[in-house]
Amino acid sequence: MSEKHLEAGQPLPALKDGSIRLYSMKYCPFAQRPRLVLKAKGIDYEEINCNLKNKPEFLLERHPDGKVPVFEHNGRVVIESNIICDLVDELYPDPPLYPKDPIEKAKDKMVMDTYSSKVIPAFFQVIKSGEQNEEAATKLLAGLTLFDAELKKRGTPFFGGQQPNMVDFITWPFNERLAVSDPLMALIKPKLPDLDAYFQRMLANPTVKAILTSKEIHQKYLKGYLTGNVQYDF
Ligand SMILES: N[C@@H](CCC(=O)N[C@@H](CS)C(=O)NCC(=O)O)C(=O)O
Repeated sequence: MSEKHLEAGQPLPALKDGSIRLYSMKYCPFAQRPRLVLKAKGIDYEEINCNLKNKPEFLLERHPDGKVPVFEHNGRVVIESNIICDLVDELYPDPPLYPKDPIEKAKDKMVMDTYSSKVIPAFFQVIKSGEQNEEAATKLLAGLTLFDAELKKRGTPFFGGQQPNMVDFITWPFNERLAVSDPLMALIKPKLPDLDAYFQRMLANPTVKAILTSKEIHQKYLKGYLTGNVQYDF
């Protein structure tokens, strides 16, 4: 595990095993997805945190754009957080994170797809422009309303039933950043109280808790991100 974010000129450290590695960045929501899925399955792996403002050569050798997450399995490399999560679910089927029934699985993928197209772009717009941007906030609420309605249709605490599944984990990194933002929750909570209750259930889940970033650290990172002075190691 490399706690510190490695940068250009720094070699890949000697790793104990190297059979499963995740090239990551502690505050990247996309990298948080496979971190959650690996944790939910109890898989040991080596995490290599990378400085994305001064990328280490070993990251650029593995991803054409030098992005994280990158998953390495016995020397073979896979990129894109959704693809990595599906692969981990196939490599390590226990506990399964999708329903067995192919139609139910497709329905889960539809929820994730809608979240990606309706919530994530609005989320970044709100984060970048500030919650005062009413148009972006309205778009975000519209996307979250669809997500909330899908969960209500299930009638269970999580998309996975009594426990979170792939839908809950794939969407959580963005939901977490909303859940720890007082101004955004002031906007969301009155309109979508059930969604707030769902966020609280997720926050109490052991897998989520194990990888949770505190509100203070999220805020510190965000400040750096917005001012172009990103800090990785607090
Ligand atoms: N579609 C990619 C997005 C990954 C991504 O954008 N990661 C960001 C960090 S949160 C990154 O690596 N940025 C570095 C860059 O764009 O140069 C995925 O889902 O894995």
